[in-house]
Amino acid sequence: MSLQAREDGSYTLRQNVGGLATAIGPYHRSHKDSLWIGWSGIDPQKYSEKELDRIRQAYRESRCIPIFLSKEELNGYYAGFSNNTLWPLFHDFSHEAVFRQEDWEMYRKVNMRFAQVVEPLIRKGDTIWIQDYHLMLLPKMLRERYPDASIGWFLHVPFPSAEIFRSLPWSREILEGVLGANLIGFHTVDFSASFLASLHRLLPELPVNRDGVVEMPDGHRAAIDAFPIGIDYNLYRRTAHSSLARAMRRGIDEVCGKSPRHRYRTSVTAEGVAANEAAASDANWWSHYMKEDIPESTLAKQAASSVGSRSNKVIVSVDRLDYTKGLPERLQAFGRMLDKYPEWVGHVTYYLLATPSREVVESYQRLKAQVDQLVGEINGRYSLLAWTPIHYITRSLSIKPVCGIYTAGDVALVTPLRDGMNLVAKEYLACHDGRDGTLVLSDMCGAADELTDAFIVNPYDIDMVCEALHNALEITPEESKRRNIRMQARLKVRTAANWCTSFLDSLRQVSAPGMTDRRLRMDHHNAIVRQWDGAHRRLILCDYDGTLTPLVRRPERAKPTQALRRLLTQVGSNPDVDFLLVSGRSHQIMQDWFGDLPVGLIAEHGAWNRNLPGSDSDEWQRAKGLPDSDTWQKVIRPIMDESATRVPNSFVESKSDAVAWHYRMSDAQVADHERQDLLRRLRGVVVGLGLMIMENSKVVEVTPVATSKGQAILPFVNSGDYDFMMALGDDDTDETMFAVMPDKGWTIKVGPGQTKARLRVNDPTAVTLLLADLGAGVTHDSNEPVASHGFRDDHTVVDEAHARLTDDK
Ligand SMILES: O=P(O)(O)OC[C@H]1O[C@H](O[C@H]2O[C@H](CO)[C@@H](O)[C@H](O)[C@H]2O)[C@H](O)[C@@H](O)[C@@H]1O
Repeated sequence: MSLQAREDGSYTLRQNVGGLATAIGPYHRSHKDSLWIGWSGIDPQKYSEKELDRIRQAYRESRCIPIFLSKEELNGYYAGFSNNTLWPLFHDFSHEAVFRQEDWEMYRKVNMRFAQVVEPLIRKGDTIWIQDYHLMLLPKMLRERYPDASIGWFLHVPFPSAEIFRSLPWSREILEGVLGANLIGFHTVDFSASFLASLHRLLPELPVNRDGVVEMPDGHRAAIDAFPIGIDYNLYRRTAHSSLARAMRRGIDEVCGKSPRHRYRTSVTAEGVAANEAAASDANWWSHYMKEDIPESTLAKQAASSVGSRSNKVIVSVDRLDYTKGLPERLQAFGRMLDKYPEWVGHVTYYLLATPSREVVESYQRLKAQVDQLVGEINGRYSLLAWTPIHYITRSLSIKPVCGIYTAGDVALVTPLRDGMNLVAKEYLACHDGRDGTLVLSDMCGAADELTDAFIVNPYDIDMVCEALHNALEITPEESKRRNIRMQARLKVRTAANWCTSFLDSLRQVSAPGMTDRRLRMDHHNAIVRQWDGAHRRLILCDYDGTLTPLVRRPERAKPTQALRRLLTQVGSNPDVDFLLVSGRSHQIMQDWFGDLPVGLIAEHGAWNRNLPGSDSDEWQRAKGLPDSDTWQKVIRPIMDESATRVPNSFVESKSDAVAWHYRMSDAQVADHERQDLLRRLRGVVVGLGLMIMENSKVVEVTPVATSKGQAILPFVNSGDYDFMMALGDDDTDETMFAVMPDKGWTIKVGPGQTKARLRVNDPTAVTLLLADLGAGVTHDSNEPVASHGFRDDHTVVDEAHARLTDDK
């Protein structure tokens, strides 16, 4: 928000267009119970008390609470610790980082000030979302005041490697500060991993489970996850069509000799140069474009006088003048391209918008001087009389002219040396919706994880950037459009508003009371062990992925560990135990991973089995009456392949009697969009082929009708042979097992979600602990915690479970 004085002495607020403001602003406006607390952006010493009251009032009208900071506080907290210590360190510029005790103290003091302002405003059940590296101590400060609060914290910049982070003298305090939150968010999984690595290194005493959830000594849990921020796609797409942006584009086309009328301007011949000079005089309106007060209609009229046509090329970039943005390296790459490919001299113009920032900081002054010098050198070296290679703009422009520059760019050169996300890359693509326009993008920013169809470069590699730039300029419009469509599809779904709601939804989920209560109900555990000990014949029906082993990104990486194989061998070798592994996995994989263990195997959701109780054959058996797999896979596989082509990082897995489309590694929203479409396409064909669709953990699978784990275990469950039965599973396919289990059997759901199971545990570790105890006959004192991942009551089953325990005693 920025403050504007009205003529009557009152103040009004204007919504900023920055990434965070556009992401959170709409949510704030549409939720009347939301409060936005932040630095006011003004020096209170310059205002009288009366004026400050009016300013507070203006903020209050927008449900904002301003915090006023003195010059001294701002110097130590903002310019000092935030921007001179954390900023360079987090962007891998540790040589620029300044470690000053007095800045740290001011940082702590200002974080405390935020806590004091927030404190009286908090009501029970409120959600508090803290933004960025300026407030890393605040989560803990608020947690101490409100142990049950739901607190989220999001980092908008990168999180550095543990090696860099630990050089910060106050690194432990910072980590502890952040860990006051229930949900800690980053732009990418790499940044989350770096944060976890720092935790392991600096706070090794804290237990972190495999899902990245930290168990804090005060009893709350801190989950760590990635939430890549998006843009307001429609805002940029719309603004690109505004009359000012269109005029800007035409103006730039004209100045760069892209319109036929002035194409001769860029000729490198002597005649061309003379003509250029003549033509330049009638284009002096251009010098006005920076003046945003010129009516749009005037600009549009002037621009409309030239006829658009494309011949020469324009490169654009839009940045804050910051050392993390890689401007000198980028300029060197541009200069090298003109050197190496002289055919571009006179034919490519670079619009470099670099808005000065943090001008009081010495490193920023040095950078400005360096960029000025490089621009001067390149322009001096290559300029023709009426062609200047670089148009260097060091003013701050509002969204319309910026979109004008984006739309004019045949190529956007976005090469930060380090960046949390980089929204410029996304904004550029939104402005090129339905058009060509090529992105050269640094692999050192979060956006590179998503915009995989860009020309991805190492921004430090000047030759690589030079080549990519040349190739991007040469690309055909068709190829450029083809790449853009894929990236734009993703950006349209993963918007700023979506980022906001998905973070808040996750925060709600992880801080729900059930999550913090998930500790250790050893009475359930002991009841199971006691019944096991008293039984004569026991049946265990156990799912594999997500139940015995955590879900991982690639299915082939879920191979059992030696420890798990030993455990299964131990339990399965007991002659009074029938241990059946009941999985959706292909029978070939089941054979490879478990074929040599003393356990029965049910594979492909029941289509295949081997070594089941009562069977006298050691061979794999295929269920009877299944349709011919080769025939139906010819129809289903291409349909699924289509989805795999459309969604990056998704793939199709073929089994003997099933085909599955996996999307765990893909962008969640893009995949979900495609998932719905795939389901629609499949629904049209499966019935006629005797097939059905199963939805599982990040997978859509097609299998023969009536194949289910429940169906497969039914003969054993109904045999009357067992006086102890237990089924364990984590997903919907396992619900079919729970559904056929008798009342006296134990059913255990692993992880969250709706279930028919009577008990629930948090994760596979709890399952392996239980199996180990069953093997060894171990019980525990009722209230003694055995591990951080024990049983917990599910709200829906708790009473039932208690009744059950009483019966057992
Ligand atoms: O019945 P299950 O033993 O739970 O097997 C179900 C599916 O497991 C595999 O996929 C799942 O686990 C993968 C590894 O953790 C994970 O990457 C994937 O997202 C999950 O869906 C297997 O690939 C499928 O064939 C099984 O149907």
